[in-house]
Amino acid sequence: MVYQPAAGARDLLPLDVAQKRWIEDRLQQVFHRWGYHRIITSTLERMDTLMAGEAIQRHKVIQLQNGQDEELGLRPELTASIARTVVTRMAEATYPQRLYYNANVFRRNWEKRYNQQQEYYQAGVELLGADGLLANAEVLLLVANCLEALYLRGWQLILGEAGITKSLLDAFPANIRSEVRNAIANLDRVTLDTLPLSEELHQRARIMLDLRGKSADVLQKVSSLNLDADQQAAVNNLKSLVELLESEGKFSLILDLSLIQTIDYYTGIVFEVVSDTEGQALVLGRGGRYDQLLGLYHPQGQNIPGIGFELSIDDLYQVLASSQQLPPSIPASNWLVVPEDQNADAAFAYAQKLRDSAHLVRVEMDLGGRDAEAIRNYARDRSIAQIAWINSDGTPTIEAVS
Ligand SMILES: N[C@@H](Cc1c[nH]c[nH+]1)C(=O)O
Repeated sequence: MVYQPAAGARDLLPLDVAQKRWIEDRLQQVFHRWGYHRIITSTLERMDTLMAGEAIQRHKVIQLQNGQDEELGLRPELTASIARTVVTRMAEATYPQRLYYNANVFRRNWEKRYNQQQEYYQAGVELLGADGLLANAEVLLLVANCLEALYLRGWQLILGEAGITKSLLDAFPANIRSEVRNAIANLDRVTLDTLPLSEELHQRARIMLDLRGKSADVLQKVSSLNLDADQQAAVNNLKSLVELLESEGKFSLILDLSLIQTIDYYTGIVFEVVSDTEGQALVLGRGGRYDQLLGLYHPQGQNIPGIGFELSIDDLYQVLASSQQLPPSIPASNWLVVPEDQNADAAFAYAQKLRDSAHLVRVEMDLGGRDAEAIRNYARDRSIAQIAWINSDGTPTIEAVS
């Protein structure tokens, strides 16, 4: 019998882990420099937590049978779990809270292959208890800093506003709104043209489809849609954010008011980081503002604003793998300690002395059963720089491996 991993599950071997760690360490350093603290939530959650009201569809979640009346699932993302934790377990917390995570998530993937389960890795942040221009700008500048720390070039930020998009959709009759929404989300002009809408609404739908491109053009087009006061205020906020970001000069920015995320808890800006290397667009991360999510979990229903993003470690890996930034091999040991004449205790003691002598030193023991030539070959093979032969009197003879 051959044991296989479950469909869609992957094993990461030491080199995969070293490369993944390289990405994660760099991201973590950036999160720390911006004052974010790590949070670890449970991989398992109750289904009602995971679904965040109706924001995440049940069929996307891998559910578990636990035989009791609690319905459990594997987290498909972390924002809902963090929202639950903060309002229930950190009731005394003061705001803003700056939290980050680095974790695996599980999604049932219906698109690629029928009912295939998948495990992914995400790193991300949530900035809680702050709304307004500066909080939005912080999170987007943090995204840019993360990508900079990974030496990633050729990416674009697609920026939308869920609140504006939603209120523009409100003009469509309720029975057909979700079809309009889907057609716009998928840039599907053909379907849009066949929907039973008045000429005026057809016109509106077409304009909505075109609300994507250079920020100045999009902001001008959206203003032609007869906005009410709230919509106009949201557009003005978006304009201030775009101006601030563009003055920082870190962004290739595309404004897209037809951007609709599959997760439906967003209430304000939404965004995607897209890499356009080799003509293939890959979404490396996504996020947005959710000002009504924490209220779902809060014991008194109090709303606390939030904004965050996730970066997909798997997709970053895919883009970085071709750019020679990732470590090409697992780190070699610095020392091989060889006990001569069965002098194991002196050898273990010497090896420990070496380990304690420097911060990042790797020391391995030779476990016996091969002659000096085989030991040297092994060291060469594994790129180990030095061998310490421990003599019978406990003294070492150091040999540089050539
Ligand atoms: N949790 C979202 C990303 C996000 C973080 N914060 C806000 N949005 C996702 O996995 O798509």
